[in-house]
This record gives sequence, C-alpha cells and structure tokens, in this order.
Amino acid sequence: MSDIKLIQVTKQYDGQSQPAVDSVSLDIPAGELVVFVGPSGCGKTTTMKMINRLIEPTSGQILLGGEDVLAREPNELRRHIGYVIQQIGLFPHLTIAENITLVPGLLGWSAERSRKRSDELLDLVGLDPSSYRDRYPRQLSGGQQQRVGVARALAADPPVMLMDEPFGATDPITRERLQNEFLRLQAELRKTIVFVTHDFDEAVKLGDRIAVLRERSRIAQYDTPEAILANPVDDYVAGFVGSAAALKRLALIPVAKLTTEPGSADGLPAVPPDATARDALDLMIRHGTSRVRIGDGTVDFAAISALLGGGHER
Ligand SMILES: Nc1ncnc2c1ncn2[C@@H]1O[C@H](COP(=O)(O)OP(=O)(O)OP(=O)(O)O)[C@@H](O)[C@H]1O
Repeated sequence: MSDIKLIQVTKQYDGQSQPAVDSVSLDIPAGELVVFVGPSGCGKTTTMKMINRLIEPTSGQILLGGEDVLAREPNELRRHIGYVIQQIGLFPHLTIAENITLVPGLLGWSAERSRKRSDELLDLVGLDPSSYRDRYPRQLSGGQQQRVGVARALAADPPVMLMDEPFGATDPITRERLQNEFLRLQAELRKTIVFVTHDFDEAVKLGDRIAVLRERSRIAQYDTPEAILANPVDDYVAGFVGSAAALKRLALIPVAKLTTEPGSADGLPAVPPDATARDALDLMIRHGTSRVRIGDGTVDFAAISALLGGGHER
C-alpha cells in the first residue's frame, strides 16, 4: 500500500532564520487525493518535494508504504512517483509520444510496449493518438501540453503522484475542463496523490482531504472538504473558506459524497448520480422537500446546510 507518512519533517534552508517547513506530521492514506492549500511562501512546494527527495529534509522521517524514502536511491524512488508541475517541462525536441515514454524508456520497456502505452495514455487524457503522438510540444496548446504532462507522469503507472499547481497556468475554462477530466481519471486509477494549490475552490473540488497550511507549513486543519467547509477550526481557516463563497462551492461538491445509507426513498425527487450539492438543494427548494434521492441512497437538507458553514458565525 502506498500511503505516505510525514513524521515531524523539518526543512531549514541554509541562511534562513526560520525553517521553511517546521516539524510537520501528516498521514496520507493510499488511494486518496490530498490537497495542500495555503498562501504563497508557506512551504507547500518544499513539503511536497521532500516526498520524492527533490529536496532533502533537515530532520524527520518520510515513509512511503512504510518504507523510509531516505533509505532509497533517489532516481529509483522518483521512477515510482509521478511528478506534474505547472511549467510542464516537455522536451521541445522530442515528440509527444517520446516525451510520454521517457520513464518507461529508462525502465527498459520495448519500443512496442512503449508505443502502446503512449497511445493508451493519450486516449486516457482525451487526445487522439493518431493526430498527436508524432507532434512536437510547440504544436500543442497550453491545455493540451498540460494533459501530456499528466500522461507522462502516469506512464510507468506509479502508485504515487505529486502535482504542483498542475493546472495553474491555464485559462479558467481550460482549467475547469482539466480538473473535470482529472477527477474522472482519478476515480478510475485511485492513485495516492499530493496536490499543491493556492486556490481553495480547486482544493474543495479535487480533494478527498485538504491540508490547510499556515506559515512554515504548519497544519491549520486537515480534514475532508465537507468538514472544513462546515467547521473551520479557527479564523485563519474560516478566512480561507470565506463564507460568502460557500453557496458557490456547493456547485463543486458532488452530492454523491454526502449520500447517506439507503432508506425509504419512496416518492422523493431524484438527482442524477453526477449531480452537485447545488443541484440537490435546488431540487429540494423546487419540490419543498428536505430530502432527495440519489442512486440507492438519499441526501438531506441538513448535510447540505452544514456545508454552508452552519453554526460558524462570521
Ligand atoms: N532554495 C531555497 N533557499 C532558501 N529559501 C527557500 C528556497 N526555496 C524556498 N525557500 C523559502 O522557503 C519558503 C517556502 O517556499 P515554498 O516554495 O515551499 O512555498 P510555497 O508555499 O510552495 O509557495 P508558492 O505558493 O508561492 O509556490 C519561502 O519563504 C521561500 O522563500
């Protein structure tokens, strides 16, 4: 199992008076997408890069599937951890297929196996292999290059992915499309993912859990998006959540996340399986009910109103 455990991890850069990351402990369960969100300079990237040893911790321990990452050879470690960054870093003189299969190449895959994998991944990220595999990066739009970046990180099927603001450089519409595609992918692949962003809406939309970080990467709150929206632990987190934006955020939360056990759903209006909490609320208001059906379960008004920050006056 590829869970990740940070145990009192500290990074002190040379010449800095304070550590960039100060004794951070965090458990990231296997198969979950955990988002680090926090203001610029709070140490998100530093924390993430210590997991694949692009940055070496000053002290503390990082376990990957129970194994100390510091005991592993860095290049070998990195071949098992997909890495996606904002400036994708595709090699301009290599074709898209060659870019995608860099790591499989290092792992000694045959040309045939690499070609198949690259076509499969292009399909997976929504690019037609026959029209894209032989192009060069400059012949693709920013959003398409970003998809190739994701495909490349997935190439050797690593159990763990680190993603640093991967959609940050794209326009809002492309960004939303990439987020949606990525959510669909992750529902299928269930990788262990650490995802860095400073956009709280993105964190709510993508995260199974969110770590809200304060300065020096200290964890202000670590919980599901729903729990953080409903009960921010303090003013710092509440400031991040921003109560005025709560209604808007309902449109980001799949109502399936809120579904309760199957009960009697006779006669209740139904929302489709991919509906958002906002859709469910609209349906309740239209039908004057406090419960709606989704699949085999139901969701009630209390679950939705909790997301609006019920009980936390600002
Ligand atoms: N190589 C370095 N040497 C010295 N200080 C550094 C180095 N890299 C980062 N820092 C400092 O460590 C702190 C954390 O930086 P980091 O890049 O991890 O933050 P971040 O939360 O990812 O920020 P952003 O959202 O702006 O990318 C910052 O104060 C930064 O100036």
